[in-house]
Amino acid sequence: MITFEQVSVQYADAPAPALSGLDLTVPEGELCLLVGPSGSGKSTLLGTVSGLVPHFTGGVLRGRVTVAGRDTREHRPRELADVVGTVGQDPAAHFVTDTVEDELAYGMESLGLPGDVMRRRVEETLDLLGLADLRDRALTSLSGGQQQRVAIGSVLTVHPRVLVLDEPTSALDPGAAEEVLAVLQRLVHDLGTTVLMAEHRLERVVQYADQVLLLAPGEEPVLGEPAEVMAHSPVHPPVVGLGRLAGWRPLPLSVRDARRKAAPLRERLDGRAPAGTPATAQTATPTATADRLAVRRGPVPALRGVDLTLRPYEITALMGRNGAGKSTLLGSLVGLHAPASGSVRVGGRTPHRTRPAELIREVGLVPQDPRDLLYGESVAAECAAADADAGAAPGTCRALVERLLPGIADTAHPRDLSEGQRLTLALAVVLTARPPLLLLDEPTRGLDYAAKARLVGILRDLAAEGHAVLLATHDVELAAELAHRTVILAEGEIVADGPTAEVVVSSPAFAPQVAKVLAPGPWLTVGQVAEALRA
Ligand SMILES: Nc1ncnc2c1ncn2[C@@H]1O[C@H](COP(=O)(O)OP(=O)(O)OP(=O)(O)O)[C@@H](O)[C@H]1O
Ligand SMILES: Nc1ncnc2c1ncn2[C@@H]1O[C@H](COP(=O)(O)OP(=O)(O)OP(=O)(O)O)[C@@H](O)[C@H]1O
Repeated sequence: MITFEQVSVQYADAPAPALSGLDLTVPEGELCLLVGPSGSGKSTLLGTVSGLVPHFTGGVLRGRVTVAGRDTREHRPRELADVVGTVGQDPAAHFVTDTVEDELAYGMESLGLPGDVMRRRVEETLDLLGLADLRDRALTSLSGGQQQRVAIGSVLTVHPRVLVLDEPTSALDPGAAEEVLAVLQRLVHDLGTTVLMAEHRLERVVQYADQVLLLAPGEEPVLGEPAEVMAHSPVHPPVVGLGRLAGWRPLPLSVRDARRKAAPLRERLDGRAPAGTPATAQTATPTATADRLAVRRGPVPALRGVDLTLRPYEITALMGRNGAGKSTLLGSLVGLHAPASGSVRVGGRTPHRTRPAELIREVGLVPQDPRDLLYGESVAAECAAADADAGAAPGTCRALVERLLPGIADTAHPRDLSEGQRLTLALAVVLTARPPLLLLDEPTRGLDYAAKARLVGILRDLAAEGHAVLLATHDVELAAELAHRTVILAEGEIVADGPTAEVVVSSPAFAPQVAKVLAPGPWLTVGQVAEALRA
C-alpha cells in the first residue's frame, strides 16, 4: 500500500540527511508502528507519505514514495486527501474551521460526500471520541487533549485507506488513548485500513502493531515483527524492559502476556521492597498554595474548590482526564487566570496581580505548546536571551539543552526543530531561571525514553536543592518514575492526593506497566526491580 524506494530527505543547511536509504513496503491492512529516538526522522518519514515533505517543509526528497500507486512527489497533499488521512504533531495548527462539528465534517465536504452520509459519520465520530458534549464549542476553547481528539476524528470521518498519525496519543489521557487505539485496530481489522503511526509512548501502542519500523541515526532502518524489533531496540516500553531483565522468551509486549510469565519473578521479589523515595520536608514553608480556588474558562467551571499546597523538595504529578482542569491550574499559578473565588499564592504573591518581571523569579511554566515560549531566530539566540533574562552565566541554557538532548544545532531555527528538540529547548529556557516553583505541562511530548530519563535526572536534582515541581502529565510511566506525590483532578476537583505509589496503584487508569505486571507487589518501575534483584 505504501512503498519507499531508496528514499532520502535532506533539509537545507542540515549537516546530515534527516532520512536515508529507506527501501521497504508497508502492506495493505496493517498497522505499522514507527519508533526511534527524538530527531531520528519519524515525522519526516510520515511527511513523505502525506506529501507534506517536501511540498510544505522544503528540503530535497530523493527516491520514490508511492501510496496506493500515487507518487507523493507528483501529487500535492490535497490530491492525496481521498486516500491518505494525516494527523500531525500539532493538531491545532491544521484546523481549518471554527467549531468541533464543522471540523469533523470539513474533510467529507471537500470530497463531496452526500449530506446524509456526512451527518451519520459526524454523529458516530462524536460518540466514538467522547466529543458529543463539545460539538458546538469553538476549537480554540478546547483543552490540548480535546483538540487532539477532534484532529483524529476529522480524518476518521473520511474513511481514508491510509492513516498517517504522528504521536496521536501524546495529549490524550490514558483511557482516551486506549479507546483511540481500539478504534484504529478495528479499522485495520474490519476495513483493511493501513495505518502508519509514530509514537514514543510504546507502552500504549506496541501491542497493537503488526510491524515495527525502527529508525536510529546512522543506522539502517529495521522493519520487523514487534517482538523481534523490541528485543534489540534502544527504545522500548517498561514491559519489554522487565522481560529483557527477567529473560522472558518470547518477549511479552502487553501487560497480559507479561503477567502470565511473571510468577517466578514475583516469588524472587517476595519479601523485598523498593528503595523508598526520600521523605520530603513536610514542615518547610509552602512554595505555593491554592485555597478553595475556583476558576472559570468562558462558561465552563474549570476548577472548583481546589485546595493544594506545594512544598520545596517535592515533585508532584498532576493527572486526570482531558479537560479536567490541569492546564488551568498551572495557568492560575502563573497568573494567567484570575480566580472566580478562593485564592492562589506563589512565593507570598498573588500571581495575577504580580508584574511578570517579578513573577518569573518565583515561578516558571513550560507550556503545553513549547512554541508559546520560543521567539528567537535560532537555538543560540534563544539560549542567549534565556541566560540574559535569568541573569545566568552565558552558556547556561545551551549546556542544559546539550545535557537533555545532545546534537541540536546552534543555527537551527526553533520552528524547524523536531517536536522533542523544541520541547527540550523550552525546558532549558525555563530551567535556566531556576525558579523556586517549576511547572511543566505535559513535558514529555516528542521525547524518547533516554531524553525522558535525562529530564528525570535534572528535575530530581532541582528538587533535591529545594525547588518545588508540579507536572501535569498523562504519562503514567513518568509519574511513577519521578513524582513523590500524585494529585488527580476530575472535572475541576481534586479527587485524590497522596504518595504516588498509593494513588496510582489503586487506579487501573494511572497504574504503570510494572505495577500491573507485579501486582500486588509494591513495584512501579523497571529500575526498582533491577535494583532489588542486584541487592
Ligand atoms: N523543515 C525543516 N528544516 C530543517 N530541518 C528540519 C526540518 N524539519 C525537521 N528537521 C530536522 O530533521 C531531523 C528529523 O526531524 P523529525 O521531525 O523528522 O524527527 P522525529 O523523529 O519526528 O523527532 P521527534 O520524535 O522529536 O518528533 C531533526 O534533526 C530536525 O531538526
Ligand atoms: N475559553 C474557553 N471557553 C470555554 N471552555 C474552556 C475555555 N478554555 C478552556 N475551557 C475548558 O476548560 C476545561 C479545562 O481545560 P484545561 O485545559 O485546564 O484541561 P486539561 O486538564 O489541561 O486537559 P488536557 O489533558 O486535555 O490538556 C476544559 O473542559 C476546556 O474545554
